[in-house]
Amino acid sequence: MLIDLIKCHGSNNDFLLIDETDRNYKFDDFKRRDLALALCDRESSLGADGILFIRPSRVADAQYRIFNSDGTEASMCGNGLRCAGRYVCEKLGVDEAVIETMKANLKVKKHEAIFSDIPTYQVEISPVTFELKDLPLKLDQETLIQEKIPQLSEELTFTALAVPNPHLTTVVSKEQLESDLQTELSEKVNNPNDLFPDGVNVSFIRLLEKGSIFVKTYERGVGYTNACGTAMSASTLVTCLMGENELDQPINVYNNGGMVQCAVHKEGETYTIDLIGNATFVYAAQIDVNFTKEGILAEILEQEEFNEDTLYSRLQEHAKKYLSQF
Ligand SMILES: N[C@H](CCC[C@H](N)C(=O)O)C(=O)O
Repeated sequence: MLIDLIKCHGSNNDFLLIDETDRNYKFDDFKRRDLALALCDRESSLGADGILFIRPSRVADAQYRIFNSDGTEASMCGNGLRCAGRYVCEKLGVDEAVIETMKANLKVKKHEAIFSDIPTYQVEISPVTFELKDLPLKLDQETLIQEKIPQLSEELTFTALAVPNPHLTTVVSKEQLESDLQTELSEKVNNPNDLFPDGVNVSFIRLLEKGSIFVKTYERGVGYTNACGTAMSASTLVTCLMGENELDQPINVYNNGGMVQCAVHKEGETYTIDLIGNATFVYAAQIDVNFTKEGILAEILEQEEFNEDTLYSRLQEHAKKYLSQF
């Protein structure tokens, strides 16, 4: 089967984007899962943190589904939505669109470059909730905001929220960030456990200076990634709740893949978060995929480089230089 795809990334959180519209790929969710497992494997195939499937929508300009590299589907992916948003806007010849996601129809729009002339998009991260049942996190309480979870750690305090995928965040010191704490904790809650039956994205946050934070995330269904858009959005909201950052201000969120901006808005009791950052297209390819009993074999038939990564690497250099002072 011939499949056309685009390799893309948001803050070097990389994806394969496959547009199913006007194609008779006839994927079902088993095939989408198997494609993610096979094509995301960096040892044996193209390699990526996940696959973004673009599909027709009756309620928006397009539908977008995200499958992690372990084959599980997530309700939301912020870095991926910027890439999907750019793809749909450019396909429709518009600067803004609405994308149907699992839990909400979200606005995406072209944004002025976040750094030099890097293609930049702004996406809406929503719905946001602190109800533990929405992660789920099995504790005998409604919410967990700046509290300990003794079963996980005696030293860290956590905030749990869903945006709408599940996030467990904690503000840490440089030493704690550089220790094994995050790996031990993340592996515990992303293997069979009594707290997070569906797993959870685990983020360690460092406060840098007013208006700037650093976030490192161990992603459910992937492991460590260079950046996690929903985690950076959730982490920014947590630092606003702590009074460390202001609402309605674009906060610089640094990560191992570069930098994005997040602005938290509150209307009544409802939070939404704007996530602004690169939507970089690396290459377009046509692959020949064979679904065999032994698994999926994929061969790249054609590949066209977009040469946008050289542009993006300037932002990554800037971010590394900025972070070296902390
Ligand atoms: N691993 C996440 C989905 C991808 C989120 C991340 N890549 C982002 O940019 O938000 C989950 O299972 O909830």
